[in-house]
Amino acid sequence: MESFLKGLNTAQKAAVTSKASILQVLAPPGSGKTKTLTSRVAYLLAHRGFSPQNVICCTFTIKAAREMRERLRGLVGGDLESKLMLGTFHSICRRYLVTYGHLIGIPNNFGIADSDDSLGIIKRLQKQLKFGMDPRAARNKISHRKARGQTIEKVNKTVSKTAEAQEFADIFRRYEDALATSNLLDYDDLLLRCVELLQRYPACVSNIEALLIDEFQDTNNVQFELMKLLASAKKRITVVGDPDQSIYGFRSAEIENLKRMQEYYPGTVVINLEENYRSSSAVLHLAQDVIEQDTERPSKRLKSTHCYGTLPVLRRLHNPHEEAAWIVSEIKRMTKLTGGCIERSDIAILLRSAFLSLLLEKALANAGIPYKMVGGRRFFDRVEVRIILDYLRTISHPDNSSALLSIINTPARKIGDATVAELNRAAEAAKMSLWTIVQQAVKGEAKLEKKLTKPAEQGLKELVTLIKRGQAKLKVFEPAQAPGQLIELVAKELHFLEYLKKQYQEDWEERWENVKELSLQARDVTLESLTAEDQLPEVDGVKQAKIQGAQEVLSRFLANVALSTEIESGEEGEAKSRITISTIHSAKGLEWPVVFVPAVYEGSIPHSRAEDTNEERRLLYVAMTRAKALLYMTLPVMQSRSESESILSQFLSSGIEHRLKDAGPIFDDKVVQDIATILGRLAPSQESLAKGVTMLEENESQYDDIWPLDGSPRAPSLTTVMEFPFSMLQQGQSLNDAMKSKTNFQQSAKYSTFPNSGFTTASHQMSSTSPHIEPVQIQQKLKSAASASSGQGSIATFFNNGTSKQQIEKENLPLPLPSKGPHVTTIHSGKPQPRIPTELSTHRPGLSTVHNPATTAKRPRPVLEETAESNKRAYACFSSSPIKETCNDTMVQHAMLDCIPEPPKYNTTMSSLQQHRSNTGPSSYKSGMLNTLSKPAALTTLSAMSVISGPVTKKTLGVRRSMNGWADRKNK
Ligand SMILES: Nc1ncnc2c1ncn2[C@@H]1O[C@H](COP(=O)(O)OP(=O)(O)OP(=O)(O)O)[C@@H](O)[C@H]1O
Repeated sequence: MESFLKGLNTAQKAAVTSKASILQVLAPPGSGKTKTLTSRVAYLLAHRGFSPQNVICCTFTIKAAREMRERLRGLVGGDLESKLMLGTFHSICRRYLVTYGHLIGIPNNFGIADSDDSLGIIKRLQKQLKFGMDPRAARNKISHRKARGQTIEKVNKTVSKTAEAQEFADIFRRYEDALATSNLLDYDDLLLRCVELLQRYPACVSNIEALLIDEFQDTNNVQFELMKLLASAKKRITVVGDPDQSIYGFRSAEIENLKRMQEYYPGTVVINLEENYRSSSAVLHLAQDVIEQDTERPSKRLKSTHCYGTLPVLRRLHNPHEEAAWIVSEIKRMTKLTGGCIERSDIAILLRSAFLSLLLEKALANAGIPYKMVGGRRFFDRVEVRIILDYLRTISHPDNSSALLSIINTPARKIGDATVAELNRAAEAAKMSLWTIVQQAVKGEAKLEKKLTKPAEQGLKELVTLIKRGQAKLKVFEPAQAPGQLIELVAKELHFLEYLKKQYQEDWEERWENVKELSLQARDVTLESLTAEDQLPEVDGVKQAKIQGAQEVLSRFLANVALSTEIESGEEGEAKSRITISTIHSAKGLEWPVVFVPAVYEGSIPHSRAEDTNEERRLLYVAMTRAKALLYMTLPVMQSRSESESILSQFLSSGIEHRLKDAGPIFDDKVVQDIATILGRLAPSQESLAKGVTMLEENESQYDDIWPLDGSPRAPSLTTVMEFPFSMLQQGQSLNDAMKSKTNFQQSAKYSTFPNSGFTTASHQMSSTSPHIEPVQIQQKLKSAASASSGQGSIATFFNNGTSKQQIEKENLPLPLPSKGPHVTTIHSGKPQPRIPTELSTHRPGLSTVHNPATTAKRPRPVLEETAESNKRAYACFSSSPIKETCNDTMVQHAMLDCIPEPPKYNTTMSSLQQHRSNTGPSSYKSGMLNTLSKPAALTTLSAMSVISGPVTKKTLGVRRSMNGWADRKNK
């Protein structure tokens, strides 16, 4: 079979090999749309004999373009893929405009105004015109108009007489003038002008044999027009899309474009893909329930190809600070306890709003966990990088007033705000660029109302000299080396290193590194690469412009910068250890084994300013469906910004919430095995899992039990944690009674904070379960418990109503460890011990149901099916429901082993339990024995659990916990 058909399902193969001229592949997330599109490109090249330079493939992001290129390299081999015209709509349009723009009067050295430039222009206009409209709103409105194909000429013709409409038309007009004066095109212009070009000169695309478009649901009107024009020669179009993932309505995306396309091309063939290859059934079904809340959308079939996996989590935390801290702790817990199966690079935190990253970034930095931002601040937007780039932009396009204004007094050269305002005024009055006025001012020729101060004049002179020197150098630099050499020249002339040292005493080194990195990247630019990237095949009758001198190389280098959307990650090795923080919008089309979605409250998602609730729901759907194996959503119950209580997002509250776990999963064998299976990875060895446990640090737990489940604050100074079953047993209950009590306990625990936060919540728990005890007494008891934990007694002094050691032995129960036994833990000095994981009341470890699409007419719900004997047993043991008849003592005892302190000695009555545990229990139970006497404090958990595995095989694992955890991590 051909390589590009390998591994495709029937529907995918049909789409890849379809003979249809106009083809729509519509499918839900993770069903292989991008894979299918990539394979279709390979098919068209191999079977239809199309030349790659005559095939255009549009992706939504640069990252997607890069990934598709890589996939294609594997499929088509050679350098065929490099000849393909593959990129975002904007980059493809830029190519056409650079090559043919001269035909419609665009000089091929035009600059690109990015969003900041556009906003800067409008802010300056606001200062001059004192208009009331918010500059951002004005920019967005202009962009909306342009995205709908409305040029200023059209706006002028249709503008109504209201003052507001007139004001907007005036801003629009002046904005367009400012762009023209600066020889700039904004992002919308790239598309609009390309439409204009292709309407007037369709011959430019007469060679195009096929057009393929990814993420079609997010195209806007202008892109729809472009589609028609780019494919006008042969009318061969393939698009893939999913209306449920349309999330760019706020940027004028037209969800209707799929329908419009069918109407415009009546012969359109539609192929639906149904199987989801990305996510566990648990994730997929939850996401589907969310999207199905929109009853107006056509229902769609969605089949999972993976096992049920782990239930998604909705975790409540007290406030955004604790939310960030919890996410970091959960990341650490999962990377350690999955024995290497999940790495940091497998994890993404997806944000509805970029500002949410702040606390997360801080928390990650504090923990020494490296991360990369996607869709946030780009490398090119870092202050120090931006300054250098603005000098380059000014040298390249001095009439670009935005760039000139950014650097006019940076580094400071005594040019104050008043001088800048006067220069701007003069430029506006003379209808000249700021650069022209600045040059005149330096020569004393500018018509200024206020005379320049001497220092300001001197400062301007220095600036003009530098810019002119840069321009002069451009004439002598080797073209390909121009950007790199210019960066060095500017940095040297500005004494930029000294400037950074003075300005940023704390992190100047890092900033200087960024400047060096920029220079390195610029040096990587070669004329060939620029030419190859931009080259369009020659077509008869239309003249192409060619890259010639250093000026054009610089101009193209800057255009590439303006069109890049994400920060470059460092070296490959480094990138592997980074987690990803991304906005949900930028995560479109991507996938990760683990996804966190923070801040799932009303006002955040759906966003308070969003106009379309359905689009917000789709946004959450997109975020959820990026997850392969684990999905976490978090809710800070208090919002620090407003000090108000959060309300859970409407998308999760109605009938969905109860189907989510309220705590992170227990990473037992079954859970880890399922994760490995879903990710198509080898399950980690027992050694790796055990090693993971040893890597837990003093303040970490195997369970997600450090933060209260209900979102109450985490006690700042935790003193003692009590172990429920042990204490119950010490109150003289039998094992079975204790198990029954456990059910009640867990249910109450779900609403209390007792098992998680120790001191505070124990008090709370005590007052709720022992109403006869006064709070003061409780505090006293807790104090004595605290002293017990430090070896002066036992927790029994707190709870013990006289249960003797003999009684415990009579019940054939494991003995508690003395004083520092696992049931009493001083948080400051010891690791929390195994205890009843409170989430057991809502989730059962190792009980992921096996989803069988063939036999499951109804989707499995968290009410877990008993599909296998082992599951049945485990179900009974971990259920919060009353113990079932079928659950024998062994099972009860097994369940108890998860909760009660382990005996210091191997207990023969436990042999059957061990056997069972070694088959089904938490992976760490399978570890060999560690010497409990000599173990470091941090190994308490492992050793306590190891004891149960017995001295039968008295071996150590040879695992040594690094004492250098933090330092090591920082070095990564
Ligand atoms: N037939 C298949 N067999 C195995 N894996 C597949 C198959 N088709 C797709 N996949 C895998 O499923 C995952 C999702 O594929 P892809 O990204 O192409 O989906 P998509 O439909 O474009 O998703 P989205 O709409 O969410 O962006 C990828 O990891 C891909 O390799």
